[in-house]
Amino acid sequence: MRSPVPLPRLHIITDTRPDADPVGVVEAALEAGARLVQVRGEDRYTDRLTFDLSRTIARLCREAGAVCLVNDAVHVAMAVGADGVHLGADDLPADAARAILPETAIVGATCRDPHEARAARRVGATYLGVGPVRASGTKTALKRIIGLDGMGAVAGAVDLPVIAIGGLDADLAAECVENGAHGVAVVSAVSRAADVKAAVGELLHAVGERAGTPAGAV
Ligand SMILES: Cc1ncc(COP(=O)(O)OP(=O)(O)O)c(N)n1
Ligand SMILES: Cc1nc(C(=O)O)sc1CCOP(=O)(O)O
Ligand SMILES: [Mg+2]
Repeated sequence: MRSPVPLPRLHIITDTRPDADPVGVVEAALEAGARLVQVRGEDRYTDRLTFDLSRTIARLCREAGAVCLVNDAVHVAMAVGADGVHLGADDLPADAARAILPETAIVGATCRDPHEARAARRVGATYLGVGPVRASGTKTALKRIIGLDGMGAVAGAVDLPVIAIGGLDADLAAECVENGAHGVAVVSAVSRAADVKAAVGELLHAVGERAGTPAGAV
């Protein structure tokens, strides 16, 4: 794993639904200037499938000078030399992950309210993934939509970068940043776009990041 980098504002999360092309989409997104990819496998993904996809995407990210995070699977992140992990309520706690990851690892934590955000900060989260801002067609089991207001309340409660998530497009991404988010994470807005590179360009513009120039040190 490499030394800490500024946290990019646009997080591209892989789409591993059966009809998706996660590697092709990530290649195009990196060419368009995206500087962070989170590898996330669907529930059906075994450790081996997650490892194979993560190894490929970690290599693409290294070649592009981009950050690679692995969702949930701390051991896979370590095995492929990713830059860090994203962890939620069903995953290892951030401090337990930190105990086994390299010192410089990025550890993102999902938070849905200010109380969870303060707890994540105490256990060493680098950034907070906060949502769902809107209903998501990618993750349909989410029960409570927190909206822009809920996301903004978390952003105002802690001095950690907030990455908004859930049902976002470029217009909503800009609103998230106006409401206190450091940046946004998306699946469908990129993977389901007719033109992936154009979609990445619009999202980078919406979050105030020029292609390839992440802003805001962690
Ligand atoms: C940036 C970001 N925010 C939130 C999540 C969701 O993580 P989690 O709650 O652990 O759910 P799964 O993604 O594991 O289904 C995320 N992945 N990224
Ligand atoms: C993986 C994930 N986590 C969420 C949360 O709110 O915790 S929403 C989500 C899916 C995001 O996909 P899309 O951009 O297609 O809505
Ligand atoms: Mg998780």
